[in-house]
Amino acid sequence: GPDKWADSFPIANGPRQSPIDIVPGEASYDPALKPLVLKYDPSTCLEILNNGHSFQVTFLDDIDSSTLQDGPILFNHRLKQFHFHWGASDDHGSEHTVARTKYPAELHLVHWNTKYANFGEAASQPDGLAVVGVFLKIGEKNPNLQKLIDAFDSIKTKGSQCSFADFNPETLLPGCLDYWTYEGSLTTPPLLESVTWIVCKEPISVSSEQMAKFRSLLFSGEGETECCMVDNYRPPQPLKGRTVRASFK
Ligand SMILES: NS(=O)(=O)c1ccc(C(=O)NCc2ccccc2F)cc1
Ligand SMILES: [Zn+2]
Repeated sequence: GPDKWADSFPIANGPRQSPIDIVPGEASYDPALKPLVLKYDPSTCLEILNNGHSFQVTFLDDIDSSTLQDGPILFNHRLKQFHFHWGASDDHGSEHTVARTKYPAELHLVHWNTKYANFGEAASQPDGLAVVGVFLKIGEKNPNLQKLIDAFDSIKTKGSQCSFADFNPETLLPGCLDYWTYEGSLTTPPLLESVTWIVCKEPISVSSEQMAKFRSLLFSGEGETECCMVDNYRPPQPLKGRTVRASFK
């Protein structure tokens, strides 16, 4: 787990690790920050898979069809995949926290800077990646999340995947795209310090029953002792003097 990662990945104790606790009162409003421009093409959605850490929806990223621009970033970024982190119960599960408040889950939309050749190259550069984080809050059943949940029977075990077409990740974004932004890292090994984090202030809804379905996925592979996929989040890391900027007053 996270407490052991520094043994193999010393960067785990680096200067720009993620996630962090976002303290709204200490974030500085930056009027120069632009609105996020997200343009996603549902036809570039390829598959949904259980990678043993989370479930992930992967996109075709060989052309500029699903992109993130503006916001705090200077270059065009392409969507590679999105995935989630969640807890064993509704009172925890997010990676970022807001004034120490934990949400039951957090969505990550992972994009790479097209000034680099591909995701792998970009992941090793300080300005290589941009991840949009969206909190999930218990409330109304979310019909857009339900489309993902309906595929879970096909991806129950580690390493399973199935084709998944015509899903528009835009349907998972909150109505208001106000955000906090800071320089950070991947939250799982190799913990590379290459991520511009863009965390939306407004959560999207998920029902408690839907969260229970997330917890029916397995960390374990087919034929292995069943191990429920829960608590796949890294706790907040030291800020180490970083500034968190807000796109809103
Ligand atoms: N939770 S998150 O911060 O959004 C996050 C996003 C992507 C990855 C990833 O792609 N790992 C594999 C990987 C890393 C580096 C190079 C190639 C890779 F496939 C890990 C964590
Ligand atoms: Zn993530």
